[in-house]
Amino acid sequence: MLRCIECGKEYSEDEVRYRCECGGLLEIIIDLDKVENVFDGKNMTLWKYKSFIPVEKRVSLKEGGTPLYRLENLQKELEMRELYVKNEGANPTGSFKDRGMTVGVSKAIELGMDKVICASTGNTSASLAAYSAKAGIKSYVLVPSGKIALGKLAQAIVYGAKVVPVRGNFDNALRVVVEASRELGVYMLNSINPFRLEGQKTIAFEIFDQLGSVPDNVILPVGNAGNISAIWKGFKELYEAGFIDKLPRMIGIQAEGASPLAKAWKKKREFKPEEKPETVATAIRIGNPANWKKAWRAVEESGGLFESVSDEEILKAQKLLASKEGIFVEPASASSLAGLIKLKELNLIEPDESYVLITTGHGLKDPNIIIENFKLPEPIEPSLEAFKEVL
Ligand SMILES: Cc1ncc(COP(=O)(O)O)c(C=O)c1O
Ligand SMILES: N[C@@H](CCOP(=O)(O)O)C(=O)O
Repeated sequence: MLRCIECGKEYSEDEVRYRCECGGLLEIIIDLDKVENVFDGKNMTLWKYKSFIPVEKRVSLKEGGTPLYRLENLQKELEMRELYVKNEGANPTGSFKDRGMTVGVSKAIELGMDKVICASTGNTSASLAAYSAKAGIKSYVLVPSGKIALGKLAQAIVYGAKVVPVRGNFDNALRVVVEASRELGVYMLNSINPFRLEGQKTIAFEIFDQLGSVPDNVILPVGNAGNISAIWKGFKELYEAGFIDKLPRMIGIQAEGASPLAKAWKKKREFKPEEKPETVATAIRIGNPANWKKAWRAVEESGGLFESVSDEEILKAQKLLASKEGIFVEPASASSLAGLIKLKELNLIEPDESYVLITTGHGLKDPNIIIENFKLPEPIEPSLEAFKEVL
């Protein structure tokens, strides 16, 4: 059953519907009497948690089961007790979106849809293109012209999506997509579609399954604000089903130039969309997060917070995670570590508590930013002497 988070009106899951008649966001209500306790730390894949997932069909590329790393080196450097990274870059197309798309595209097939659409800063389009290729249906992706990382664009193209660049930013593209899905009968798979979040909530299940306990804090980047809402839903379902007896604090990090949630939170004022979002972390270059109400509720209910970090802090954290821990993530993903470091400087981190950082996308999707900031030395002659000279 679908339920509006604002007015509580309920809808059937067999209906193609993204929002309530009142305009509110919808969420899926899972029958927690029917879920299975499969949390044994073994055979980790997304579909292990099938009793929590509201689709029968399965379009899968073997998503989920991503590694949870203990950050031994950074933990010591930051004088913390327990620090982890859940690396979502290890999914089939290199981001957490695959969790949402395996469920979302499966739902499209169940509903008999043969065309799907999304607006994207890159990862959603790569993932939608891959899963619709697997399902044998057509995908349309609208991307902000000139503002999508090269690797992500290449993915959407090679998987066979119809790629349409749009003048303007992600928020402009999403408006067109919402209209197109309504007028042209194409199934929309941005995270306003509640089935997407049903896949993404499994990040919470895996963290619990892998740790054997619930961390005190989860820190992650926030763009369109679907993922933080999904992970919170996952933890709450575990809690309400009686599998866990505490909940983590949810800490959402935005890039300074695209931080409407962090600004509203810190200034204790109404949420106001930003007209001209700008950041090096193109994945989260979003000024009007569609799921902001769900995300706000997640942070408020969990006793967490929103913070923002500068582009400089993001790139520094990206380098740090790669050079100290061997984990290469894209800039948006590095904002979780950048956020942790900033919160530590602000004395808002409890060193004795446990922290899980979610890194959302693989670094190879956006190599330009690294290459542009590094000058390769001149080539040497192919001899040992020449090599010794540059040592
Ligand atoms: C790599 C990456 N990190 C973080 C985000 C933010 O996730 P969300 O839009 O669910 O807040 C996105 C997409 O928005 C992304 O592609
Ligand atoms: N970063 C996202 C932005 C769209 O988010 P979605 O979760 O609503 O699809 C992207 O990769 O496009």
